Amino acid sequence: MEQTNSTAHLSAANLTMAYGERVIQKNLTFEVGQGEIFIIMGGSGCGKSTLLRHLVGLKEPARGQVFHGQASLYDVSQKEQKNLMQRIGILYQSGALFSSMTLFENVALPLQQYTDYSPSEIRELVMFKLSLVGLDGFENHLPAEISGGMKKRVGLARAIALDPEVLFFDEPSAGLDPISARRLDDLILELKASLGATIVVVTHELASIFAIGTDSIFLDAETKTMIASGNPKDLLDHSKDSRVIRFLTRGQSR
Ligand SMILES: Nc1ncnc2c1ncn2[C@@H]1O[C@H](COP(=O)(O)OP(=O)(O)OP(=O)(O)O)[C@@H](O)[C@H]1O
Repeated sequence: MEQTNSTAHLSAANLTMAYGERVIQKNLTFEVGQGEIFIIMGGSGCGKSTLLRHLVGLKEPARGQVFHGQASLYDVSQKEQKNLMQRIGILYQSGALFSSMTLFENVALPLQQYTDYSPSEIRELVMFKLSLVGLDGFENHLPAEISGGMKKRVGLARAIALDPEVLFFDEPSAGLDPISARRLDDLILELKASLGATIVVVTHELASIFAIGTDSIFLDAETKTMIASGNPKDLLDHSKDSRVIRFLTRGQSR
């Protein structure tokens, strides 16, 4: 098995992603360092969500490898892969809540599925996670009874239920008004500070990219590979690539 940098929480080595014969991105090599907020950015359709699916064990690479720590995610046994999956949390675009279950039940689900905690231990943990995302007192509500921003926060409480080492967000601010999006960014920063988790975010929201990103890769749809990486603010200040600058300045030239 190939070895990779031991301080990287997550990495990709010569990753090529395809649907059937259609290559979406090729030769992606990058590392996500511990404690980073790592942004996967690029224009519509370049393959950001597809990359996320590869990183979380949902889609096997056409070529190359994904590492969680030292383990090559698609080469280890199914049992080992399941163990690795329990160390990550995912927040999907819509929050992906079960509509017939209360917020409490939604957050309790991974704890019931993956741990042997007693009902009272689970109750204590769920109430704690709901309070971390500012939803104390809403545990008996159904998803239909709360706003879009609150749904995302419940999704977040569920994603952190098992105290993940790495948290993945797919377009977290999609569908939120600018103020709710800003609040979600603040919450992501707070959670990073309190959980010490590494965070990977797919987004093309510039405000979020600059507010929370500490590292990034930029995927280009035309060349089908990554054309830049680094702290987004540094890329804005120093990148010589007009495609990257156009994206980071919303089409304005410098
Ligand atoms: N399940 C699938 N089967 C076949 N092609 C797919 C599938 N999912 C995505 N694609 C194609 O792969 C390409 C990349 O899609 P993806 O959703 O990863 O891009 P994205 O950068 O996340 O886009 P957006 O910013 O618009 O959400 C697109 O051309 C899309 O049509």
